[in-house]
Amino acid sequence: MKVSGLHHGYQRRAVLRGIDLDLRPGVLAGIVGENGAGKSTLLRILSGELRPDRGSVHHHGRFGYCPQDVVLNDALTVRQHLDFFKTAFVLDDLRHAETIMDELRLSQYADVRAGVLSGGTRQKLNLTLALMHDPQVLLLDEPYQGFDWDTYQRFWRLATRLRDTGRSILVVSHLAYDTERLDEIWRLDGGTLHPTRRWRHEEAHLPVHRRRAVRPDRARP
Ligand SMILES: Nc1ncnc2c1ncn2[C@@H]1O[C@H](COP(=O)(O)OP(=O)(O)OP(=O)(O)O)[C@@H](O)[C@H]1O
Repeated sequence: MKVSGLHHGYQRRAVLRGIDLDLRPGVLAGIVGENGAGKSTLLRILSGELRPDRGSVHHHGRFGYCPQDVVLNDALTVRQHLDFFKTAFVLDDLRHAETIMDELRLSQYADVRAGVLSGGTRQKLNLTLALMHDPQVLLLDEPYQGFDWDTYQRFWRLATRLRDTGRSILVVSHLAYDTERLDEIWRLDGGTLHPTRRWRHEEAHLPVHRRRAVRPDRARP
């Protein structure tokens, strides 16, 4: 995914003031920033939900977008949501969805209506729906909100597995902890992205302790 010169504002208040980003296959990247910095605005533009005032977004293949606000139909069960999205995504089967559900421990709720699921379990379903068509580019807005510790760890194992099979993953969060799990980190501040750390691309597959970080002042968005 390649993003260049993105600008966006609301009622003349500029929120994004020139975003450039190159998200390569096999990279797990993060964007952090304070509440109101413009992270969700950026993801909504990257997903095509919002048209920017200026700039361009190019990506190849399927993408998956997990929005911050869970969008579910409370009257439908987990399984009914999957069937609905299977039709929408024109999938032959639900094998990939079932693998994700197992990894997140969601399978046991297959016949439960969304309206009675806990917040964290609703988020597991939200994430499964965003990933069930095996997208090449994954845009995840605060994907672990409401997760307990075990599920949080499971989320990162899932994200790492998908990264290792060549997917591009962009995680957006206002929390900047656990940054060692990310290959690249950007801080969104003042409407632009500031590189916090970027590993040498050829070392991205190595365990974190064996990588040499590129100095932020030499990294480019
Ligand atoms: N539809 C809208 N109309 C007007 N202003 C908006 C709209 N959406 C967002 N904003 C404003 O744009 C700014 C950036 O909002 P955004 O939701 O992108 O930030 P964020 O970094 O995702 O915040 P958070 O961490 O709280 O989710 C905020 O000041 C917000 O009030």
